[in-house]
Amino acid sequence: MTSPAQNPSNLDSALAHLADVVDQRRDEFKAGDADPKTSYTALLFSKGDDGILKKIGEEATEAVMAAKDARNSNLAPEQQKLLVGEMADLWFHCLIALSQFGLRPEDVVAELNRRLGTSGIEEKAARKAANKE
Ligand SMILES: N=c1c2ncn([C@@H]3O[C@H](COP(=O)(O)OP(=O)(O)OP(=O)(O)O)[C@@H](O)[C@H]3O)c2ncn1[C@@H]1O[C@H](COP(=O)(O)O)[C@@H](O)[C@H]1O
Repeated sequence: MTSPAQNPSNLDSALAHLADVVDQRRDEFKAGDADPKTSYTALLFSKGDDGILKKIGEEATEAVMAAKDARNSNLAPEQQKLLVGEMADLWFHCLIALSQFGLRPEDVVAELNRRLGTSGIEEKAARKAANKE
């Protein structure tokens, strides 16, 4: 599997490029220029909010099942490969959902960057304290 230290800017640009493709398909679909019979992305946009969100649930479940299989196989390479495939499906469908709601992967990356260095435990405790006020 790939090293976690591999150039992160490649990840940014890959996600941004795919989001550009998805946004373009969304706009083409709205304009009647993308056919759900030939474009899977257009097919998803034709299903609207509920269809897109349902698909994320399905893909998340498939990723969980692939992860369990990978663990049960002691991280056998072929199971790892299947897990990567399911995670890719999940990420792709998340990009569709972001596009549907007028958002970009850059928004999610910015939020993750904002959180960098903030312990999740501390953040949760601060949130609970703020909610009590
Ligand atoms: N990255 C993806 C991508 N990842 C996954 N998928 C599709 O996501 C689907 C995954 O769904 P499932 O696992 O549920 O399988 P399924 O059998 O298709 O679905 P169901 O029958 O269960 O509904 C598959 O049909 C995949 O082909 C993707 N479809 C498209 N893209 C990208 O989007 C671009 C535009 O695609 P089109 O709009 O189809 O031209 C492509 O060039 C790719 O770059």
